[in-house]
Amino acid sequence: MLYLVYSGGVNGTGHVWIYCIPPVSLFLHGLKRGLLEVFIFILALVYILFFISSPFDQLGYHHDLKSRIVYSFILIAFLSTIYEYISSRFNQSLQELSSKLELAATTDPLTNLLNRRGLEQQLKNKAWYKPSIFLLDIDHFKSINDKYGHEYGDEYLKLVARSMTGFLVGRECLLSRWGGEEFLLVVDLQNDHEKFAESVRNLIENASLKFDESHEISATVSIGISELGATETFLMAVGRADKALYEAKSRGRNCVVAAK
Ligand SMILES: Nc1nc2c(ncn2[C@@H]2O[C@H](COP(=O)(O)OP(=O)(O)OP(=O)(O)O)[C@@H](O)[C@H]2O)c(=O)[nH]1
Repeated sequence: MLYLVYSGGVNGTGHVWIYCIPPVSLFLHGLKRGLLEVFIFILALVYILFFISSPFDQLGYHHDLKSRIVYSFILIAFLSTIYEYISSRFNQSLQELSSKLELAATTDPLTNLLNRRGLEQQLKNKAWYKPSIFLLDIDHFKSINDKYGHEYGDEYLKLVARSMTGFLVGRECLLSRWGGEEFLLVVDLQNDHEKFAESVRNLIENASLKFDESHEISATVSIGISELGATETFLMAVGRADKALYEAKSRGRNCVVAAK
């Protein structure tokens, strides 16, 4: 490009091509590097046009043309910079919005745990051999809502989520809020499933939500366990855990049942 300006190109038209430099450079290399390149080009342009004698000088143009070339190039560079700045800001806010939407679509807003979709999505990235599935359901949760109000019911759900998250720190697992008062825990655990589930059951039994100094809410959970079989899908194994959970409820609740 600089050579075209220096030589004048075909009948002195070489300089008309330089105007594509600012938009292309900013588009390809972004604001920082693009602007640096454009700035260096302007310096080189000024040097060639005003400080050395070149074939361009022999073409007989009015000497104002040189300054007009530089001014118009700076104007195009300025407009291209504004355009690139606006579009990069727009792309950035689009990316932020897209990650917020992704988070909202995969997280339960009450407990901040993964929701069903989030759990299924994250499970795809895990290379667990035979994960164990624990489906937990708070016993008689309706009576908590009825007795203390929905707001305290929500607080109790948050307490369960917090207690379990704390208990699971350092473990290879995924915890999600599967539905209303149901939590689904997937753990890369090869044995001692029932012992592990008993610890979780104990944890919830001993956790309580204290409020108004003299009131506290506590509850128990029933847990159904299954282990992902070699030939079954994740949802099939959840279905077996759900049947085991149903069995736990019918055995009187506050207990653990492993699927056959
Ligand atoms: N506060 C609150 N309650 C919820 C939420 N989601 C579901 N529930 C309530 O959870 C209760 C579930 O009641 P049920 O399905 O009858 O079960 P349960 O009372 O826990 O009894 P069992 O499961 O049989 O031990 C219903 O009253 C729902 O309104 C929530 O996000 N917040």
